[in-house]
Amino acid sequence: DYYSSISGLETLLRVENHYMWAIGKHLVEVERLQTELDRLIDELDTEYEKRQQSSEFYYDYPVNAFKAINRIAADWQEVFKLTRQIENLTIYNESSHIPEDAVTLPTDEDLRGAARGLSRLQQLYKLDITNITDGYLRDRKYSSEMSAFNCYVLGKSLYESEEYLTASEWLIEALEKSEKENEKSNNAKAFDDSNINGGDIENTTDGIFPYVSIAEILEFLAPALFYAGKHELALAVNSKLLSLEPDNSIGLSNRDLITAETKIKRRTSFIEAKYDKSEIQDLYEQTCSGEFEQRIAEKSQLHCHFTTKNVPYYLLGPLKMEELNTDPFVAVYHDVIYDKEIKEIIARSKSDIERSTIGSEDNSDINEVRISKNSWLAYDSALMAKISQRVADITGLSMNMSEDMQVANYGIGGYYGTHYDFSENPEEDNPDDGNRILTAMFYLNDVDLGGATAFPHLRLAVPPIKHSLVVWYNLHRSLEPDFRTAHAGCPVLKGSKWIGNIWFHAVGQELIRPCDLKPDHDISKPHMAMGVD
Ligand SMILES: O=C(O)CCC(=O)C(=O)O
Ligand SMILES: [Fe+2]
Repeated sequence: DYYSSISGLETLLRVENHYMWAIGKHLVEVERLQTELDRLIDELDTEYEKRQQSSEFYYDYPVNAFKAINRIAADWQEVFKLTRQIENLTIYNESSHIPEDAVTLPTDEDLRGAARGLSRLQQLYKLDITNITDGYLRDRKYSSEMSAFNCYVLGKSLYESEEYLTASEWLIEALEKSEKENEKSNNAKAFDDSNINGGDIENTTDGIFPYVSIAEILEFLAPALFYAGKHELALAVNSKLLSLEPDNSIGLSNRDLITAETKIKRRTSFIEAKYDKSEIQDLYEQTCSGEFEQRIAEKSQLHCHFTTKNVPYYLLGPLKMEELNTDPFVAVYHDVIYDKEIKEIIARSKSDIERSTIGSEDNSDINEVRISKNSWLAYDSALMAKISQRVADITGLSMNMSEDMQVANYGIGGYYGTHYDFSENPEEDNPDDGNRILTAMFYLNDVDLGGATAFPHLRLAVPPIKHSLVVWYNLHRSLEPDFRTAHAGCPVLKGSKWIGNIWFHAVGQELIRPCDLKPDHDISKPHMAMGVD
């Protein structure tokens, strides 16, 4: 799929490049045939005129008699041959086949995914829809304006994804754009026409291409509003549709649906339940959007320091450690992976990157909670062995029981909803190596906007800074899960996000991180109740 990461999007540019080339070739051929046809018809026309104006003795001349026969038998056949050629012109069709077999084209599901991604960003970062459609992101213009048709497709995709409230907003935006576009094209026409024939405006309804009519937008807007629980508005919008097109079959059946009391009641209770956001989702959104900041009491305890971790190697250039939370322990180490290493890691991952699943390596599922792509790198190369040693040095833990590095890439709107890295069922999931005790996660690039790692319970959003490694303990010293470590990847708003995850497991770390004298896990129990997504 195309919507979960940007790593496939460059391919689309190549596909479009190819289409452009093919249609260019096609047009050249169309023009050549057209010119030939014009010339032929011109000649025939001249002859025809001549004959019409000549006397009744025209056919007495043998050459004329021959010409007359020849025109029907040969000349006109040439014309028909050309018109058949134009009709059967297949250059574009043939060459629109994509050159590389490996490329699969984006599907409707991709389009729906991209639409959901854009709408998620708009909601979470509280962006203004009109701003987005004008091509602005946080006061800077990045894109050209979206057309009414773009907004309509987006609204329709969200409708199909049953996101009715946001679908309505985009469809309303489509209406506004459509009105503006009609105005613009009418003005342009009036101007053209007045130049040519004195300003007679005809056929004012076709806007810019690809075109969507007001009625087509209303056909979706009415039911979207209805399912979003806005019945009065839905009814008004549907009436508007029927006033434009009294026989519109969708409008007529929607009217029945909207006015049927019983159905309304059944639907609304269902909708209200659906729009009820969980507490953890609220916390997550507010941590990602920066509305929540870490508590002062916690912040004031934090330190930044240079450390050698008792590893002689780091005496040459000590580690820059920034503590982010003391209990549970979260810290980020800056400048611990080099550009050259990052390049190689990303290049290797690109070859077998796949849509991310949830769960461990061999027991996993594709799920909407996680929109990204990933692949796994073993520590069997010189580079990965070096990385493995470095992470062991930094964390002080043994890599014996750690998983391969999981490299993940999020595209625009890509995110990972609130989750725990530990298993809630360790006896079943990790019988031999124990639960995931610690996460070490490299940020492999700078994300232009968004993409922080959020810890909703800690009100902490860790910014993704290239070359850094964020580290946290998922388990208490007692090895019981620490529910305060629920965390999430916030949606990427601009750019893309690459991370490299290493999970350490608990078995074999007992001497390195011993238990406290008293079990320490009661403190996180209250957070368990809130759960995750
Ligand atoms: O993308 C992020 O910042 C978090 C990723 C994460 O938590 C995970 O992959 O387990
Ligand atoms: Fe995680």
